[in-house]
This record gives sequence, C-alpha cells and structure tokens, in this order.
Amino acid sequence: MSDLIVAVDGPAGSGKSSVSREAARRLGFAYLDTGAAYRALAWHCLDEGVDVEDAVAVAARVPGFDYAIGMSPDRYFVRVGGEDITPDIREPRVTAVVSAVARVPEVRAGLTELFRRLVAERPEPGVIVEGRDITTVVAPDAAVRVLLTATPEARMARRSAELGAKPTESMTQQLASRDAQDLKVVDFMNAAEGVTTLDSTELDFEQTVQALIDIVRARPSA
Ligand SMILES: Nc1ncnc2c1ncn2[C@@H]1O[C@H](COP(=O)(O)OP(=O)(O)O)[C@@H](O)[C@H]1O
Ligand SMILES: Nc1ccn([C@@H]2O[C@H](COP(=O)(O)OP(=O)(O)O)[C@@H](O)[C@H]2O)c(=O)n1
Repeated sequence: MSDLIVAVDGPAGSGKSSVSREAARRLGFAYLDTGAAYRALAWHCLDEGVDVEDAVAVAARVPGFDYAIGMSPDRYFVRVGGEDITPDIREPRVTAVVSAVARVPEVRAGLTELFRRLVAERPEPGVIVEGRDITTVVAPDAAVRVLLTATPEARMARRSAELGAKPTESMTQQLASRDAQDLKVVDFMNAAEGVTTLDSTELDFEQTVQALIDIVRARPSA
C-alpha cells in the first residue's frame, strides 16, 4: 500500500490533471484523476438513457458501476463495463451534465469509497490524487495537501489552447457555470486549514510541476 498520499484540489483548468500526472511520473508515484470517475458515471447515465436530473435514478447506477482507470502516469485509460471510453468522457455533452451527477450524495459517497480503495491497492511509494474534495473529504489526512489555483482568465486561456482555439464567450460562461455548480457541493476555491495554496497564474507548466514536487519534498516528515 502507498504510504504517501498527495491530495490536489482546484477549479477547472487550473492544471490538476496534467501537473499531477507529470509530477507523479518524476516522483515514481501513481496518480488518480478522480474527475474521470464522475465523468465516466455521467457518460454511463447518458449511454443508458438515465435522466441525469433524476437523483434517484442516478444513485441507482452507483452500486453496479463497473469502472476501471489507469493510474500509472504513462498508462492512462478509462473503462466502463470493459469498454474504453477515455476520449468520450471529455465530450461537451458529458461536461454539460457531469455536475448534476456529481451533486448526488450517493454518487459522492460511492465514488469516495472507490477512490480510497484504488489508492490503498497501489504498490508505488506514493499516489497523487486530484479533484475537488480530496484535501477535505477523500483524503483529509493526506501527508501533503495542495490547492492548485489560477485566475479564471489563465484557466480559460489554457483550456482553449488545448482545443487550439481562442476563448469564446460561451466557453468562458460554461467553465464559470460548471465551477459555480460544483462550488455548491464543495469549496475548492479556498484552502482548508493546513492546505498549501499553489497559484499557477504566473507559472508555466514546468514551473508548476516543479513547485508541486518541491512541496512534496518539503513535507514535514520527509
Ligand atoms: N502552469 C501552467 N501553465 C500553462 N499551461 C498549463 C499550466 N498548467 C496546466 N497547463 C495546461 O492547461 C491545460 C488544462 O490543464 P488540466 O490539467 O486539464 O487542468 P484541470 O485538470 O485542472 O482541469 C492543459 O493543456 C495543461 O497542459
Ligand atoms: N473530486 C471531484 C472531482 C470531480 N468532480 C466533478 O467532476 C467534474 C469533472 O471533473 P474534472 O476534474 O474532469 O474536470 P476538469 O476540471 O478537468 O474540467 C467536475 O466538474 C465536478 O462536477 C467532483 O465533484 N469531485
């Protein structure tokens, strides 16, 4: 079992997945993208014709949810029922409904349990776990807890660069509205007590990865 858990939270586009993955690769750690599970469950609901606004119907999909995720930084995949849906969970139709699925309490409880089990099973010396509620709910006792932030403008610019486009008004609104919906469930904008804030607004990707690694190496018991 991994001894060292690094919990990373933050808003959409702050760099959680990419920075966590690269830092994990350099540290020889595993990493867990928890947002992928919420996205995969949302994809599954759409696939099965479940009304995502019907919390009871969504909750009923949790117990038999057949989910698998790659946690090696060099082998990332997402599967539901054995089917590889790695690119599908990033589709706009999934992004549009994921917050509705993520606010169902049974979903959060079921996935939190799944994340803890996945982390406990890893043989690597450490695991970086990233999402919205890792520092506060999933792993509040983690040895290292970080809130990765950036201004809305920086986050939007990064997201649109990824898509090879300029930020549009509607993209900016969608990102802001998803953050607003997610914030009703968990606060990932303000660092909880004992959580280190890493503001990446003025840092490039490499500097942000290095800053996260420095925080891990500087942990009190290191
Ligand atoms: N400090 C940074 N400077 C510039 N680009 C970054 C930085 N951190 C991340 N990125 C890029 O921004 C995009 C969004 O990052 P991502 O990891 O998907 O964010 P999140 O998981 O928080 O939504 C990616 O293309 C990533 O490579
Ligand atoms: N720990 C987490 C991670 C994600 N989520 C939900 O899952 C969605 C997708 O997360 P993500 O990390 O893939 O989103 P991006 O920030 O990468 O766009 C978020 O908008 C939240 O609704 C959550 O509720 N709790």
